[in-house]
Amino acid sequence: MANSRFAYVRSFELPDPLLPSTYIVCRIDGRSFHRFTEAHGFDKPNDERGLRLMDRAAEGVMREVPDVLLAFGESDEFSFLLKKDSTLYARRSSKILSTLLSIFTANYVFHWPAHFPHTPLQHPPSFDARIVLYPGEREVRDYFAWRQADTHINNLYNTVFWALVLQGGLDTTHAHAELRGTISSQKHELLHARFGINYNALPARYRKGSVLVRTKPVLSPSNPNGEVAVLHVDIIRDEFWEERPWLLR
Ligand SMILES: Nc1nc2c(ncn2[C@@H]2O[C@H](COP(=O)(O)OP(=O)(O)OP(=O)(O)O)[C@@H](O)[C@H]2O)c(=O)[nH]1
Ligand SMILES: [Mg+2]
Repeated sequence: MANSRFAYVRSFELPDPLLPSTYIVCRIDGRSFHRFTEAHGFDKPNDERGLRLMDRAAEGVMREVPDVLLAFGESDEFSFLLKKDSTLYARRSSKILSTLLSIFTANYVFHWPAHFPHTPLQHPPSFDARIVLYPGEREVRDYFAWRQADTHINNLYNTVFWALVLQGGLDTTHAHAELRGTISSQKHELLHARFGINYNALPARYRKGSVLVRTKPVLSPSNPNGEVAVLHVDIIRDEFWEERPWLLR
């Protein structure tokens, strides 16, 4: 055999299987998106076009990877939940992670012009990813509750912060100082009293992030891609899961 002298190097490629019968969560996060969003003139604190593009990239992942049951996104991140008994790529960790990451990134770039028709890409966006395994339904539900709580905390802070800067004329140091130590109800009050903004009336996409679920599963060759819906709902609440018992079974 021509390659027999060299074939031993194959043995350096170690297997990296994920534990069986565990939920796989892959979280993708924009690399240096502070800089990327600045360079591309994103609206502050939320850019509708940018968030829709993230949703579109995540939809691309769900269309190509049937084992993804659900996705949740906010800001520059998206989490994908794979079914517990998934045998995708024999559960090889690096293969699953790199494939999801690559499909997501490629979709983000591919769909950029449709979302930012007047803003050419200044430099290539990139993302990192990690995989975390969860043993049961409780941990999976708590994982997504944790991410959505993060959405809420960050978005409330950023909404008041940018109102103070953009409408209130404060510099960023003073805006941070003004918010230091304030609790949630004080931020709501400040927004309302000073800027006439009712936080709860802001778009749900900003306040709750995006939840992607399948409305039609991948069933047959005539329906290879299924259909995906983007929802802006309280995934943090038990009702979300109780209304969709098939998600975690
Ligand atoms: N203006 C604007 N900025 C956004 C939006 N979404 C995300 N960002 C930016 O993206 C950042 C995401 O936070 P991080 O992931 O912690 O920061 P990062 O710069 O991406 O850094 P790394 O993830 O560590 O590489 C935010 O701090 C914002 O600066 C948006 O809709 N509008
Ligand atoms: Mg980031």
